[in-house]
Amino acid sequence: MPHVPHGLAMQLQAYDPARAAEPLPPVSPEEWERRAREVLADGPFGYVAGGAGAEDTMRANRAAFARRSLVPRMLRDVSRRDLGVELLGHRLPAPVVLAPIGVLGILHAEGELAPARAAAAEGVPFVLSTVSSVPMEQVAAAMDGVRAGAPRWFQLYPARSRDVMASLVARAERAGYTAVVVTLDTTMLGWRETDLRNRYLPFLQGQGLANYLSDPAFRALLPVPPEQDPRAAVQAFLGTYVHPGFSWDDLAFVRASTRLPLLLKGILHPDDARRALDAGVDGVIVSNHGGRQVDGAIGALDALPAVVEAVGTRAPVLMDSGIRRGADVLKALALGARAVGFGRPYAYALAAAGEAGVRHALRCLLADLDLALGLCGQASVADVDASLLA
Ligand SMILES: Cc1cc2nc3c(=O)[nH]c(=O)nc-3n(C[C@H](O)[C@H](O)[C@H](O)COP(=O)(O)O)c2cc1C
Ligand SMILES: CC(C)CC(=O)C(=O)O
Repeated sequence: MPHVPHGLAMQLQAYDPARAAEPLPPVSPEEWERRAREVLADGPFGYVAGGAGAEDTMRANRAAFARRSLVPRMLRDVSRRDLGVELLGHRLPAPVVLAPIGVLGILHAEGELAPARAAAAEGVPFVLSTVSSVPMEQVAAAMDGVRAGAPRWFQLYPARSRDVMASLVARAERAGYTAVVVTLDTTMLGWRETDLRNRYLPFLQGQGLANYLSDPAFRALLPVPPEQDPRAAVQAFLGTYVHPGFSWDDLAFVRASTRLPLLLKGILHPDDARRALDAGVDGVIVSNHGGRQVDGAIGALDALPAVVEAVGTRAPVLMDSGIRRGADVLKALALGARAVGFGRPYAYALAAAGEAGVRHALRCLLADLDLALGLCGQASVADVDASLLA
C-alpha cells in the first residue's frame, strides 16, 4: 500500500533553505481557487465555484465545520500514526477519495486523466463521473499505468434508459472499477444563477459526453451516429440524463445489474438511509452536492449524525460537501463518517497546475490530516470518535 505523506516530511520540504529559490506551489485550497480564477474564463470557473440559488447551502457546508471544535488530547504517544481505513473490503491509505466531478475537460486539456493519475500515485480512490470528458476505459488504463489496479469507483447518474445504465455499469466492471456510486440528488440540474448569467452549460457544447458517446446502448438509441449529428446526440443525452422519475424501483434495477458494491450519494435524511440499506446498498454518501442542487438544504456535516445513527453498523457512511482541510476530515470522522470526498479544491488545482497540482493538493490535505490527528492525541483514524469534539 502506498505510504501516506508524513506531515513532517511535507513541512521539511517547504522549509528547506536549499530549496528556497524554488517556487512553492499553493498549500491552501483558497490559493488554488485564486490561481484557477486567473487561468479560467468566467464560464468554466463559475461552473465549478458556483452553487444553487443564493448559495446559502454552500455556505452552510462550511459553517457546519466552523461551528464544531476539536478538543486535542495530550501526552499520548502518537509517534506512529495510521491514516489507513478499511472500506468495502479494501484497505485505503487514508479516509479520503476524490469526489466525482464531471466535465473536467473544461478545466484542463487532460481532463479526468490528470486527477486519476494523481489519485493513483497516492493510492486514493478516484471516483469517475458519468459525465467525464474521457471514456472510463481510458481513465482506467491511465491509472493502471501509474499503479496496476489503482483503486477507482464509477459514479452512475440515473438514466431514463435502463439499457444505458446497465451498459455503463458493465463497462465499469470490465475496466476494473470496484464500486458503483449512484448519485441521487441531480436528476435535474439545480437553479444555478452563475451559470444562467454566464449562459454556460458545458454539456450543450458536447462536453462531458465521452462515456455516453462511446456506449453501444446509448448509440443504439440514436437514429444516426453522433459523429454524423452531434447536436442530436446532445439532445438524446439530455433526454435520457434528465430523469426526475428515478425511484426506488429503478434503484432495484441498478442493484440487480451488478455485483459490485453500490453506494448511494446524496443521502441527507435518515429514513432514506434506512431504506437504502433495505434495498441492498453497501454504503451511503451524505452529500448535498456541494450546495449545487437545493439551496436552503441542510449543511452536509449537519446531516451526518442522524444518518450515521440510522445506519448503525450495517454499512459505512461517507460524506462530502465542504471538506477543505485536515481538521474537516477529522470532524467528519468524529461524527461517524468512514471516509470523505475531496471535491472543488482538486478541481481548482487541476485547472491551475494539472496532474502535479492535484497531487500536491491531495498530499497537502493528507499531511495536514496526519499532523492534526497526531496533535489531537490520536494515533489512528480508526480510533477517532465523538469524544474528540467539544
Ligand atoms: C464542477 C462540479 C461538478 C460535479 N460533478 C459531479 C458529478 O458529475 N457527479 C457527482 O456525483 N457529483 C458531482 N459533483 C459533486 C461532487 O461530487 C461533491 O459532492 C461536491 O463537489 C462536494 O462539495 P465541495 O466540493 O464543495 O466539497 C460536482 C461538483 C462540482 C463542483
Ligand atoms: C449536472 C451534472 C451532469 C454534473 C454535476 O453533477 C454538476 O455540475 O454538479
